[in-house]
Amino acid sequence: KPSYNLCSMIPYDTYTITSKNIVTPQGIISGAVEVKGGYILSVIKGNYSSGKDSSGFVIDYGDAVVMPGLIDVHSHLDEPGKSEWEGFESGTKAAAAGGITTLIDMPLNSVPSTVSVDALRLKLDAAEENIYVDVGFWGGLVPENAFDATALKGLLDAGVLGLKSFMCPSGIDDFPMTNASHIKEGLHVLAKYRRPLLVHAEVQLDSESTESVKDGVDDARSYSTYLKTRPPSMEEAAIRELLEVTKDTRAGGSAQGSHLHIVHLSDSRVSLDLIKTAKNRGDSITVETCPHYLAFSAEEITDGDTRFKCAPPIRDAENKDQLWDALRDGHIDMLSSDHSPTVPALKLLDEGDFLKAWGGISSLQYVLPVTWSYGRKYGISLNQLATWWSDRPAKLAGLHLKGGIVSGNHADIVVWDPENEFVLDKNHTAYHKNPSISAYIGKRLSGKVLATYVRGNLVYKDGKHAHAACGAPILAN
Ligand SMILES: NC(=O)NC(NC(N)=O)C(=O)[O-]
Ligand SMILES: [Zn+2]
Ligand SMILES: [Zn+2]
Repeated sequence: KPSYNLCSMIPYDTYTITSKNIVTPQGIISGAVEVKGGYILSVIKGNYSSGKDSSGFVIDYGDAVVMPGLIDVHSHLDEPGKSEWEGFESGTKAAAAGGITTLIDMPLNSVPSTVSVDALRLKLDAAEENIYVDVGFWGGLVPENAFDATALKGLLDAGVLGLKSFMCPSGIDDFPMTNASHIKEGLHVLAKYRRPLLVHAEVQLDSESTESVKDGVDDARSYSTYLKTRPPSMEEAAIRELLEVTKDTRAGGSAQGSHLHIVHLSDSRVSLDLIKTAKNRGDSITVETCPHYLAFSAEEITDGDTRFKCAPPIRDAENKDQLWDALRDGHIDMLSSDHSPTVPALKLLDEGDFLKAWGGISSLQYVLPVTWSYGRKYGISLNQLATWWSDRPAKLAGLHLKGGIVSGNHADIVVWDPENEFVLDKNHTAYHKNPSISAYIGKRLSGKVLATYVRGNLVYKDGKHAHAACGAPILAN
């Protein structure tokens, strides 16, 4: 029974998707996914014969890949307050066009930062009727609330999916950095909620131990100058400090039930070894890396091209290869975009000053084709993509009904063609704001998103979005 629905580009509530390449936790199958009322009713292997189903509406995608929608646990949507940088509408349109069906918004770069219940309410107001995919929120752990269990509980009771903190200056005034004792306090509160703490793990070291960059001596337009300011030892030292605290997350530990997640790991050497050690001894710890660390290497970043500035920095080509190895071997658990845009003026593209430019890579719409295009030469599989981009992120964020094409789950699905190639040029429509600052502009990618379903609604198809933004805010309870 067709019904007109502004939320979806198909007028059906009950329908069936068929494909020869459906990515399920049991492997890739040829078959069908039956959808009803926003949920996956069943996943059927083999030839699908319609008729037994009352709607009879079948969408056959042929050889195209049908995969769980991506869950991006790390993006900065910057609203309210910085809507010229990004926003809920533009960001979630980009997400839908890129096959991302759930985003978790970072607590900083919007004004105010999401460090209080009032600030979360402002986020929810800004998101209302403006989101094309589902959006959850991380709250901020900052010195002001870290020792105030009542404040933290308020934020967690209001529904943030977990907390996020920085161990170095974040560049945002109302988001100061935390030290290990703040983090320890945070974990103890989070334990009762069984929600994670996400940490930007870099610490500033005294100039003795880092190669100092002297004003005027080093060329600020050279990427190698920027690299010297954020050596791997900054990640290493932060992770060493964190491992003193993650002891408490072990079974029987005083913060059992809490979990620590290291965001955007760049150093694939000692930092990664430390994380492996912590995992082996039973700490509750996971780590993500981002497509830009897997796609690019420091050697190829040209002078003045500040589109590539991010923290921690993109390191050498060998480091990149080792990140891929770690990902494939399961030592890196998942991927996230760390979409952290700004306005072109703050990227200082004319001056090309790596020391003064805003740090952050703009990438949201491209992460699926980027991971696939750059990962192919490392032999990655569709099932690995689904693990890194859907299954593990869902578990981190506590999204029990998301992350896999499994009956009973939300019908969050991306349909894409891995062989379809395109160039990110002027003819390619980007939906996020300020696409000119993206490090991926000009790149040739393969893997075109054909259709995106969020809780059964077809929200994106062939370059068009549904009329209404019917994504849901996700609040923990
Ligand atoms: N204020 C930021 O958004 N910072 C971000 N910037 C990066 N990654 O360069 C981040 O996630 O650390
Ligand atoms: Zn960060
Ligand atoms: Zn970030």
